[in-house]
Amino acid sequence: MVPADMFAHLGSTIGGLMFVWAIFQQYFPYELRRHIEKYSQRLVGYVYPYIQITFNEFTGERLMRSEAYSAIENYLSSKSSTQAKRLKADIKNNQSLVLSMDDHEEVSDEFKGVKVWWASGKNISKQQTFSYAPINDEKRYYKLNFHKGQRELIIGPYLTHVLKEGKAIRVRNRQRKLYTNNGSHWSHVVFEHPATFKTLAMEPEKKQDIIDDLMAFSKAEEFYASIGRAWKRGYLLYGPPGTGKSTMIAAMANLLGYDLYDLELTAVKDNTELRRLLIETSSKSIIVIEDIDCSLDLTGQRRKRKEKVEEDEEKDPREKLAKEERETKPSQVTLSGLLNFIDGLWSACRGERLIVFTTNYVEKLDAALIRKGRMDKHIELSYCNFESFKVLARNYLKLEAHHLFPKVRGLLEQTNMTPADVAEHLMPKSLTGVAENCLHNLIQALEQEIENGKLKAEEEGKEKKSAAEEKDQDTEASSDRK
Ligand SMILES: Nc1ncnc2c1ncn2[C@@H]1O[C@H](COP(=O)(O)OP(=O)(O)OP(=O)(O)O)[C@@H](O)[C@H]1O
Ligand SMILES: [Mg+2]
Repeated sequence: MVPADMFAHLGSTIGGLMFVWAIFQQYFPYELRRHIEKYSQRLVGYVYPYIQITFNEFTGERLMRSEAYSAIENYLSSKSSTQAKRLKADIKNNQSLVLSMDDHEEVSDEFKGVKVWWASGKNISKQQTFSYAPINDEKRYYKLNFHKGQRELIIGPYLTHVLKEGKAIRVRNRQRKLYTNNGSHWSHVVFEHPATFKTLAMEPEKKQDIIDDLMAFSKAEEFYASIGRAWKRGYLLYGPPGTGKSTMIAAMANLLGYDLYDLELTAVKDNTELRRLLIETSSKSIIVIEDIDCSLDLTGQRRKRKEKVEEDEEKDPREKLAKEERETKPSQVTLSGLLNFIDGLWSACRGERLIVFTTNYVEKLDAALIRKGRMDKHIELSYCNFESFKVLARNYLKLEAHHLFPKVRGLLEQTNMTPADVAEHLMPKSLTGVAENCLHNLIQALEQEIENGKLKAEEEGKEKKSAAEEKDQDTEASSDRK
C-alpha cells in the first residue's frame, strides 16, 4: 500500500470508530453505559498488568503546589538530562542551570533491580475564573507506571526514596540566606560567601575531623531520634582575632547547604524576644552568636553606653532624656535565658540546627555555657603554622612547593602570626604579581615580627629588672632605718 493510501485508510477507520463512540454515548442508556465502562476497565485490568500513580502539581482546595510533585521534579532532573529527548531548561537561584523533562516525555528508573517508568504531562483546565491576576490553568502531573507484582516495593521504599532524594537535591540547589536580627525581627540577604573547607587554612587532620563531624550530624536524623535527643549540635570556635572563625562558619554553611542566622545578642531586648527569634529560625540552619563573651557582658555594655550619653551633654534636654532612656536600657538577655533556650525549647522545633558560638577569650566564658552536651565540640583556631601556610600559598599563589618554603617554615615557628596577616602578605600586589615577590614580602614581615618580639621581650626584661632593683633599694632603705 502506498503511504498516502495507508493514511487515508487509517483516517477513515478512526472516523468510523469515532462515529460508533458518538452513537454509543448518545443512544445507550446511562446506566448501561456505565456498567459497560466499568467492566471494560476491569477487563483491561486483568490483561494489562501495570499500575499507574498520578502526582499532580497542584493539590488541595487552595491549590498549593504539591511537595511531592516538586520533589519528583528534582529527583527526575538528573535522569531526564540523560534520557529524555525534549528538555526544559531553567536557571534557578541565579546560578545553576536546571534541566527537567518537557511535557509528554518519558524516562525510566531502576530500583533494586525493578524497572519503573515516569511520564510527564499536563491538563489544560477549562475552568473560568474572574481575576485580575493572570491565571495559569495548565496543570502538570507526573505519572508513575510499574508492574503490579512490584506494588509493595514501589509504593513503600521506592517512593520514600524518591521523595527523600528529591528533597535533598532541592536543599543542595536552593539559594541560601544570611539572616540578621535588627531588634526583634530577622531580615535577610542572599548568602554567597565563597569560603570552603578546601580554602580554609588549618591542619588537614583537624579539618577532616570537623568535616566528618558535620557530615555525620547532617545524616543522623534517625540516630538522634533513637536516642531521644533533639537534632541539634553546638560548636564553640575560639582563638585570637583573624584566625578564621567567621570564615569557618561560612565554610560550614557552604558544606551543609544551611542558612545562616547571625544573632546579635546585644540587640535583643529580653529572654522572651530571644526565644521568639530562635523559634522563627528555619530548619537546616546555623545559628551564630559571635563574640559570646562580649554579648553576655551586659554590665560592661551598660557602662559604655552611659559614658557615651555623657559625651553629648549640650543637646536638647528632652531629646537627651529619651536617648538616654533608650541607650541605657540594657539588653535583659541573661546567661540562664540563653542556656534554657539551648537545652529546653530547642527540642520543640523540628529539623536540624547547629548553634555556633565564637570568642577570642575562651577562659572568660562561664563554665555552664561551654560544658559538654551544651557545646558538643570545641574547636581552637590558632596562629598560622606551616600546614596552614601551605593551604594559603595554594589559594593565593597556586604554589604547591617553593625553595623559600623551608625558610618560611623556620620563621613561622619562631613567631605568632595569624592566618589573616599571612594571607594579607601573600596577596599579590598587582595582577601580574610574581609568587616569589609575595613570599619575600611575607618573609620580611615575619622577620620584622620576630625582631619586634625580641625588642619587646628585652624591654619587658629591663622593666622587670629595674622594678626589682627599686624593690631591693626600698627594702635596704627600710632595714637601714630600722
Ligand atoms: N584559617 C584561615 N584560612 C583562610 N583564610 C583565613 C583564615 N583565617 C583568616 N583568614 C582570612 O582572614 C580574614 C579574617 O578572618 P576571620 O574573619 O575569619 O577571622 P576571625 O577569627 O573571625 O576574627 P575575629 O575574632 O576578629 O572575628 C578572612 O577574610 C580570611 O580571608
Ligand atoms: Mg569573626
